[in-house]
Amino acid sequence: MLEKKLCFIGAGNMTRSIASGLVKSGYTSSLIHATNPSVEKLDALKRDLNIKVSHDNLTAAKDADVIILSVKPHFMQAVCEELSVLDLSQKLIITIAAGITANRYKDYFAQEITLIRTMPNTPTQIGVGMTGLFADGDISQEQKLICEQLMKSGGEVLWVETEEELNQVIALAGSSPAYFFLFMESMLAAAKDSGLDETKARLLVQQAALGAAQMVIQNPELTTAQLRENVTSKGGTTAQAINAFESGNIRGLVKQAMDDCVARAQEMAKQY
Ligand SMILES: NC(=O)C1=CN([C@@H]2O[C@H](COP(=O)(O)OP(=O)(O)OC[C@H]3O[C@@H](n4cnc5c(N)ncnc54)[C@H](OP(=O)(O)O)[C@@H]3O)[C@@H](O)[C@H]2O)C=CC1
Ligand SMILES: O=C(O)[C@@H]1CCC=N1
Repeated sequence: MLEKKLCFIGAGNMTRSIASGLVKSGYTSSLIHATNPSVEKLDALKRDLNIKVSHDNLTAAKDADVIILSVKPHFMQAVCEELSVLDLSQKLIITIAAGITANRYKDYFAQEITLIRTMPNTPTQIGVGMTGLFADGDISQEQKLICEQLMKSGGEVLWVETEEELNQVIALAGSSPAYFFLFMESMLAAAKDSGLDETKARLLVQQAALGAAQMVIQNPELTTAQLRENVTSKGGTTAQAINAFESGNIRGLVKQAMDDCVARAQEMAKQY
């Protein structure tokens, strides 16, 4: 891997996920610097990953080849404006924020920048993440490769051509771990209501979810509908359960949730 000096601005959940993936895949930890206002997350990153940490965005960014903007969208403008006093012409800027468009970053920095928008997800932390990538404007193959390699240390990557497509990535992969967690949460709550031991229920649910995902991955020639049908015996137990989901309009609900997710990203693009 092309090892560059990295600086994460913001040391929350996603920085932890991406930096963990990098360190686990052998990235030199002394080349990674994370900044954050509060001290607890920095202490934890130092202890767990042995990366550099500080409160000083400007010094960390000045020293880095690649700046990864990893704050919540409502802090992004202030962070970019703070960094805009630096000469950023030789730096690659990667943002992981939802919603904020490439053009907004140009406004915030008020100088020419080399920007790649990405949309990772939390499973990046354990190497099974999914990250969408969007290169704004004229970006060299080397810069694309640097970004791709960084994100690949956390799992799969997919380049998209437009920012609208990146909003679809949010609905399908950035936010979707939460949908699956909600589904599992609901199953566990139902099991608890039925009196099943929580540890036993969790083992059953997590292994079934892992198995279902692996079945999809390892059988690319089968549609997800075929995989579902293979579980569903005529007149059997699964058919009863699926019937309950279909009667509750699960497909409409999922479509609504994904449309709302994309709509929120579009709204954020106007808001920030
Ligand atoms: N969570 C997810 O699943 C995903 C999130 N994203 C995107 O990632 C970004 C970060 O999300 P996430 O990691 O969940 O958020 P977190 O709140 O966990 O982390 C953001 C961190 O930024 C810090 N921060 C706030 N202001 C500054 C500043 N001025 N300078 C430096 N650091 C600052 C916060 O500090 P403090 O300790 O004071 O709170 C916090 O630790 C968001 O833009 C989100 O859209 C993208 C994909 C998936
Ligand atoms: O909820 C959010 O806005 C962020 C983006 C994708 C996952 N979490």
